[in-house]
Amino acid sequence: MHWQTRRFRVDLSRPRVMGIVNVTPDSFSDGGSHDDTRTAIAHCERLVAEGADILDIGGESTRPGAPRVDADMEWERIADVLTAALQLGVPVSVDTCKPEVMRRALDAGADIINDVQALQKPGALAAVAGSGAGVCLMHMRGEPASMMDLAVYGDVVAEVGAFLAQRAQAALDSGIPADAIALDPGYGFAKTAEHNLRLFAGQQRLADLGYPLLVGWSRKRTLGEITGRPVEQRLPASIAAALRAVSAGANVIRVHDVAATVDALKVWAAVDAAKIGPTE
Ligand SMILES: Nc1nc2ncc(COP(=O)(O)OP(=O)(O)O)nc2c(=O)[nH]1
Repeated sequence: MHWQTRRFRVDLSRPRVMGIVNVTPDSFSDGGSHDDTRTAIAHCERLVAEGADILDIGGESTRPGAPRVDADMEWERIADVLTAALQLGVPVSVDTCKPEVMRRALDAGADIINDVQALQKPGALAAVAGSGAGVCLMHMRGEPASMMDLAVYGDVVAEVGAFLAQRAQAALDSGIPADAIALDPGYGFAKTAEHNLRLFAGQQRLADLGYPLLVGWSRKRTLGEITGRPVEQRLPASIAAALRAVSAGANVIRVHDVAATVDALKVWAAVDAAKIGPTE
């Protein structure tokens, strides 16, 4: 399996690590850590040096209750960071749900559009179609400010799966090639901890839809509810979730802590490589 992005065909025969670069003052776990251009570019360089296969640059927090940021402000935050990141030799994704930011990012050369709203906004599909970019279509409901009010499901795995299948079809219908599409369950978006864990338990059914699966558990609230740890102490839980996600069909793991995740996946891969036959 592979993920076709604008400049790179990402080989998914092994799990890939997507490093998060939040150029925001208010992201739930690293807001303000690198929210000016210079420190954000340095963060991109550090994540690539740590082994990130992909960078994901975002200019607007999507945490529950996050205030909206207008397109000009969002673009102003990430524009120069994107330009610099595109020189680092890895695919660069822009995390946005606004078509006008998508268009600017694609004009600037972005390899991937990562849309937590799965290209639902008017003009989003048209902005990406024909660009040659990869897309990540994630499940959520409503807007970050309201999404937790919409966390009501009869069968969360079936409902998320049906949504993702429908959004993939909409992307195909707009001319986006099948191998450019990745899907994402959207852990932590319009879902309670119980929904997140039930969805995680059924994640393989989402992988069985036949598209690359991108997963983001890194430092998220449900991990804190399970462990009792504050956001700055959730690395062990994030690593555990990353490995469990890989065991349930995830192809790309979206993380803040790249070096630690790369090491964990190296151990995972070493055991896989040691398999010399079905009976061993
Ligand atoms: N595809 C995808 N994109 C995402 N973007 C943001 C966040 C939230 O994490 P973070 O970017 O660290 O926080 P914030 O949205 O507050 O900047 N999670 C996902 C995710 O799980 N999947």
